[in-house]
Amino acid sequence: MSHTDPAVAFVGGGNMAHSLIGAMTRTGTAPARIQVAEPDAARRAQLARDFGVAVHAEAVDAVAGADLVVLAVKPQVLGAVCAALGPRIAARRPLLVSIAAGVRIDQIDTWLGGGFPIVRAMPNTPALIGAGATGLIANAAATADQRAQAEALLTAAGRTAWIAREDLMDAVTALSGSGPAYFFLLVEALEDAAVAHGLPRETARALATQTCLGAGRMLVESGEPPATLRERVTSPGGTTQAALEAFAAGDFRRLVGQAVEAAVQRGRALSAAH
Ligand SMILES: NC(=O)C1=CN([C@@H]2O[C@H](COP(=O)(O)OP(=O)(O)OC[C@H]3O[C@@H](n4cnc5c(N)ncnc54)[C@H](OP(=O)(O)O)[C@@H]3O)[C@@H](O)[C@H]2O)C=CC1
Ligand SMILES: O=C(O)[C@@H]1CCC=N1
Repeated sequence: MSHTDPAVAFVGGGNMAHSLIGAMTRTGTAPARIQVAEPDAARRAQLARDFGVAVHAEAVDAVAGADLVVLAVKPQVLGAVCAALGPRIAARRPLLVSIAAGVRIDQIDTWLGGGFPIVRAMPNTPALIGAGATGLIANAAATADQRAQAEALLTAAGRTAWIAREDLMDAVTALSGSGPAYFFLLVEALEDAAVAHGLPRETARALATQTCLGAGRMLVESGEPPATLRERVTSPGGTTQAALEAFAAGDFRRLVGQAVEAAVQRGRALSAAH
């Protein structure tokens, strides 16, 4: 990003805001272009220390002069936050970028008072190291320039993909939003299994972690389908085949499908709760 970057305000300075601000400053956004509102004094101090951004206790103080406001609070408090914010930004109508899971654009617009340009984004925690994956969708009030601003902000944190319909955001949330936790769980389980077979925990964790990195990099860098990469590891009658048969006997794909379905349903329930 350049010095013509939009002035960005974050409302909520928790985990995801920390990740996104880290990505922005690493990729060249001047800290002076970023304001953050966060009620917790210790978190405010950490954001100021880590990134040199201006911090505020109140959202209204952070959004004054902002071109783009990132809504990075929990879904449960977003209604109250928007209702308080709407009248303060109604004259200028900056772009709102919400990263809240399960909250629809029309709900946010209603809470704000109506007629706001809004982009809904679903990032994930690897945004912290620039390896995030984010799904995006905009409403009709967002201009092409504003869509590009939202995309640039999230691209600083990794890959982005626009989706065609908002109801697909529940699938994005269940796939890439929650997805890092699925891979962490698999690494935990692999580590425990290897320890049960006698490997020291430190060695098991190091090998499981590096295997996860290696598999991930091969997926990204080879451009080959995951099935092809899997088949190349699987010698006929060998160890991998034996392991994959055990996964199949436990109906691993069905279990993964059920997990994603549960996350999709939870996203829908969160929307319905507002
Ligand atoms: N974690 C993840 O992997 C992902 C999360 N998300 C979404 O991102 C959003 C933020 O999640 P996450 O960062 O994990 O949550 P956090 O709880 O870490 O961050 C939210 C922050 O907002 C603060 N806050 C509460 N009320 C206000 C207010 N009125 N004004 C300003 N700040 C306020 C909270 O303070 P306090 O705790 O004191 O209330 C907290 O520090 C959620 O909506 C979530 O659905 C999206 C993608 C991935
Ligand atoms: O678990 C959650 O609800 C949030 C959204 C995606 C990742 N974390």
